[in-house]
Amino acid sequence: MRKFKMAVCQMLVTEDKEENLAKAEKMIREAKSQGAHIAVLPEIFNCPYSRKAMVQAAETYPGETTNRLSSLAKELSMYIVGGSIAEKSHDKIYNTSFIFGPLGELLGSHRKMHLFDIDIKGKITFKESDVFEAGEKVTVVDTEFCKIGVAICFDVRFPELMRIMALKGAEVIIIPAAFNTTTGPAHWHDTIKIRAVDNQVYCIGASPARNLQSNYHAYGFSTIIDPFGKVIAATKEEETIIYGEIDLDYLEKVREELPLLKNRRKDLYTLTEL
Ligand SMILES: NC(=O)CC(=O)C(=O)O
Repeated sequence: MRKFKMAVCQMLVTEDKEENLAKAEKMIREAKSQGAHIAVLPEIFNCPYSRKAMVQAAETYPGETTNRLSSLAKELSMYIVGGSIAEKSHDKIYNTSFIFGPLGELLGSHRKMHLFDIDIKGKITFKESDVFEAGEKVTVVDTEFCKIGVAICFDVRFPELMRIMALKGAEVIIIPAAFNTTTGPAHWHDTIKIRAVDNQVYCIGASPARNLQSNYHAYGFSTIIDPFGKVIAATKEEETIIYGEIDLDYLEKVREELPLLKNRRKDLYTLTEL
């Protein structure tokens, strides 16, 4: 199929894990009823984005959250990009996205590679590395439609990673994320857009809705951008689902008419994955 429908569930994440899981399920069911083939959840969707909550909610794989996503993907016969959760593995915790196919099978998982350690004076200080270990591999999964790259939030700021995914054949790049009210207005829209334009991919940013009851105020503004940089779906802060059609023939046309990937000067520079 050269066209398919993507749904981004911008869900309001609360302190209640069960409520979050039930909400994610409800939104995915709604996305399916609207004809979506792929549903995407935001970064850290089963608990608040705080050190204490993430440590408490951490689960091994397979575990409660991933079992529920897998069963739902199978029941609805759809793809689910499971935002991310705190994944416990041996004595470490990772910020991990689990991606399920329509048989409920695990297609891949991405552990956030770049941890969000920032200190913008008077605005926001956050040190993800207090909780998480960094992942070490680039994630591109095969689907019946195309290859899809998955990276998490701060990862999107590293253009080399996005380019490597495109070079590995990704035509869609999905970014479960939780930008905030300082960096979001400054960088979110432009960053997602330029990753789409540079790599001539559909780029999807999936944020939680903004929850003013929580300590971390997610930016929201989930969006789907096409390979020419056009916003095909977008929202603001509130809880909602946005939908967009992914058209792989259009992507091919953009790549033919404006041949960026083909015209790289590989004789002069290279990008290696260590
Ligand atoms: N939360 C993140 O990982 C990244 C973010 O908010 C930003 O890059 O800004």
